[in-house]
Amino acid sequence: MHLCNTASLLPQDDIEMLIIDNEHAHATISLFGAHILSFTPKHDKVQRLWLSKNALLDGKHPIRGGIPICWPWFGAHATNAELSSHGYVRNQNWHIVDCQDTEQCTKISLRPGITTGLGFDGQAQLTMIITVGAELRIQLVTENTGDSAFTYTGALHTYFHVDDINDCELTGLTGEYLDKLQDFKRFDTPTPYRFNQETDRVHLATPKELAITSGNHLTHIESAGHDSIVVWNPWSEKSVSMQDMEDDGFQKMLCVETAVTLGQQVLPGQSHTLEQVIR
Ligand SMILES: O=P(O)(O)OC[C@H]1O[C@@H](O)[C@H](O)[C@@H](O)[C@@H]1O
Repeated sequence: MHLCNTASLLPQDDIEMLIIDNEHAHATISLFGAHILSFTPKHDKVQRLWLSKNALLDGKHPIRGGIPICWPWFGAHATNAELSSHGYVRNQNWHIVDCQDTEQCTKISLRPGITTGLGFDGQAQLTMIITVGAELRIQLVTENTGDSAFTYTGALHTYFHVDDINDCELTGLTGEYLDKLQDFKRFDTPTPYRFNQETDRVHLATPKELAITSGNHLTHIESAGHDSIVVWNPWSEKSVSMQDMEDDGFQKMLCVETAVTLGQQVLPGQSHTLEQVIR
């Protein structure tokens, strides 16, 4: 695969890292999981993503932070509790199928080796298209290459960097959410939406635009193709219990996930795109 001028491959620990450095931004993408680890636009030099200092970069375990891809299921598998959380593409190697650069951006397409596995028997081709420019565009395209329809769930499970979780606000969400910490009971979205405890919520509203205010920074998030927005912060006790998260890591991150939690059917010959844009 010939890489374009603004992309280079660099081994780090046990993973091949794709470094994108163009006129507009710097980004790092792990080929293990097609997992974006960092994105810094050059116009303000503010890192938009959070990556755990204790993230395991061993090419075996999912990476804590950045943008994990959850597919072909989100969270626990619907019928088999033994299967790994969030599916099986975040812990396999992906390969680059295309790399192009223009004056505005660098565009990379990646595919995983395996798309059919225990827990999902759909015949699918999965392509992650990452466009790095003044904004970061992530498109996860699920194509049905078989003869029968399948349904998948998934998410672009983005860990956003915040200066201080106690002093940040999420705007753009309204309506009810299902609280995963309280047996999926329904509650109204708080206004203002701020954080002072463990949070694990599935919002069934599908606003196109959200924003995180943190210190003097505003991060814009655009979503498409989703049926939910998931908001997650493990807070202190859970952070301490997680091997790949530093004890106070929760203070610097907020997951706002563009997700399909109800299920998206894809008919033979058709495709579905889950998209998130960050700026
Ligand atoms: O530890 P994992 O598998 O990466 O998942 C992290 C979190 O991901 C969120 O999307 C889920 O709603 C949480 O329930 C989960 O704890």
